[in-house]
Amino acid sequence: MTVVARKTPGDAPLSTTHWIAKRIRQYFGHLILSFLLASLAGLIANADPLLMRHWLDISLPQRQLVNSLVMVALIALCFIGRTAINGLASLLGFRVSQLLGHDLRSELLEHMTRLSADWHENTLLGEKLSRIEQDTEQIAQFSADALGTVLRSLIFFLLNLVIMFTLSWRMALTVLPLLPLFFVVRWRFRRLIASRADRAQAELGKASSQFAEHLNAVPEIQALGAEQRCIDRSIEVRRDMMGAQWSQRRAEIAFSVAVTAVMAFGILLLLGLGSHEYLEGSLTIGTLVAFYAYVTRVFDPVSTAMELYSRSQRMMASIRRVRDVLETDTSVPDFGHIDIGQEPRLRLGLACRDLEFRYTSDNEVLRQVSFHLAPGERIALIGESGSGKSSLALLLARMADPKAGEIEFEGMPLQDYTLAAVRRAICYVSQHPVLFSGSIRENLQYAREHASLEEMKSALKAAQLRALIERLPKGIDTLLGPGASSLSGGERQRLAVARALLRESAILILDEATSALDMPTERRILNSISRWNANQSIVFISHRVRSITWVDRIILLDRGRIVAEGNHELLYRQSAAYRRLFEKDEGPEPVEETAVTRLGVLRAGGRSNDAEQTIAFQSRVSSK
Ligand SMILES: Nc1ncnc2c1ncn2[C@@H]1O[C@H](COP(=O)(O)OP(=O)(O)OP(=O)(O)O)[C@@H](O)[C@H]1O
Repeated sequence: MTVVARKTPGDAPLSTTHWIAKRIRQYFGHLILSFLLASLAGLIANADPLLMRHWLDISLPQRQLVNSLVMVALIALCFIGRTAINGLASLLGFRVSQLLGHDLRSELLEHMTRLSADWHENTLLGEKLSRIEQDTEQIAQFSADALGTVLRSLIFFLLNLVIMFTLSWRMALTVLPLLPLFFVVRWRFRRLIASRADRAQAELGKASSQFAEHLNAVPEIQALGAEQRCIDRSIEVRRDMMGAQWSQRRAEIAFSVAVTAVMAFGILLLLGLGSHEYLEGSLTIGTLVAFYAYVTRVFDPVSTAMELYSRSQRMMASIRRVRDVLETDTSVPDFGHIDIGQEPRLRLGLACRDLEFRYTSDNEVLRQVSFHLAPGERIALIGESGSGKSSLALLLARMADPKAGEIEFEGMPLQDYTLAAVRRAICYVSQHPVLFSGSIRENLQYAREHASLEEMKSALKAAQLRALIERLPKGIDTLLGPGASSLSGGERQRLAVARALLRESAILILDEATSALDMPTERRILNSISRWNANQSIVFISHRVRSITWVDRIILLDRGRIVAEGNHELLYRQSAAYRRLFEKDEGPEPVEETAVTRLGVLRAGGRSNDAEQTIAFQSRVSSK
């Protein structure tokens, strides 16, 4: 055992500005360059009304042909130069947005991967995906151009004002009173747009979740004949999302219309006054045209700010959703400081003392559970459905923490170990294991990256998969397809068991991990698992009491309490509850198959039944 540096809980939450500034800090150089280029493009764009004025007031009236051509060429150059430089600036902005999006996605993925099982169980896949895809995109795009746009808008707004005052201070003064009006409009719309943006983002997350759940469950939906109901439900959720986006867009457009009305009023005043001054001879036509161009442009930064404002509300909603995840602490904190070697061996075992556990405040799932698991011991947790077996397994594997009581591993509290050490020492296999879409070899390598071919083959043999591998044309390198859909339910379970065996953990927990198999195959597997590593302690959870009568000790749970404990013979003699469970579990059961496992078998071309190779099971108890 070694002691590693203790991790501490996260820092105090940052303000939104700090939060985003911290993430864009490293791209500041790119952003400044992009800002400078865009500003240069803006300056060039600002020059053309003055060129136009010169052309209209001097070159044309004085019939200066060369000067006129130069002016026209300069105006054309302004357009080309502005477009090219703007292109460069936007390319740089795009790069920053890509990099920032990538950073945020990686940060989210890393955090989500560390969050505990309860968070994942309670959060729909689509919700997770929409945060990783849409919210990060929104934040990245906005952050990459917001600062530059705000600065540029401010600079050009001031520059335009100066030019306008120089051209005609009287007309310029007609524009200024409109600014406070703009801010009043903006203030009135602020909360409305923010709440609609929040709702639209939440509905988008719900709709993505619904689609993900629907598409993931198509075989089950077909088997239940519930296609139309599910399609209607998914479309309904999508409609709600469209409704939320529609009302968000309406609020944004109402905001734009209100602000545009303010601008139109300004232009009206200006054209009226301009006409008057022109007719009086105090203003040339060139100055009037140039002034009009600057007036529409003085509102440009205001419109940009307005658009930016709507986008900022959407971004704030996205930031809140991303931070919600990033600031969610795992319910299984990794503050431990004890490490264990690569192939941990038990000396003292694992002890549970007075464990209490509940998922919500009103459901006591485990009460005063105490027992000890010795090195190399095989125990079985049994009990009626809902008695708390899986919940206890989750605590033992530290996928959840008890509300009271303590679990000790090798004499030290389990929470004092790093999570990586716990995962290395205790391996948990569930009834519905997840297999990945690569080959069988790649799936095994998730347990031990550098496992040799021999090691993999013997784990596959122990999980009774050797015959299957030999039949497959590419053997261990056969690709399994998405979710290992080319395997039957039982084969998937056996592959998951082989993967767990390869991990060589000190404790192996099999939570109904062989439930899809017929009893003889299950017995054979349990037999070879128990011989795999004499020092490994194993916790079996099974509904089939008859297949685990050979274990060293059976623990019977009833409504979250241990009500009986001992080997089969003892319990059979002394516990009526055990006898009842044992008698209920009559003889070999048919292979448990869901619609999906049946589909898996059909897809794989109907392989031989597990029951074909029945071999008499030598129980550890009977051989003693
Ligand atoms: N995620 C959860 N949230 C709330 N309650 C839960 C959750 N998971 C399980 N429970 C409840 O906890 C109790 C114990 O469940 P658990 O899955 O541990 O029982 P079990 O003995 O393994 O059942 P089974 O044999 O049917 O798998 C049950 O009443 C169950 O409804």
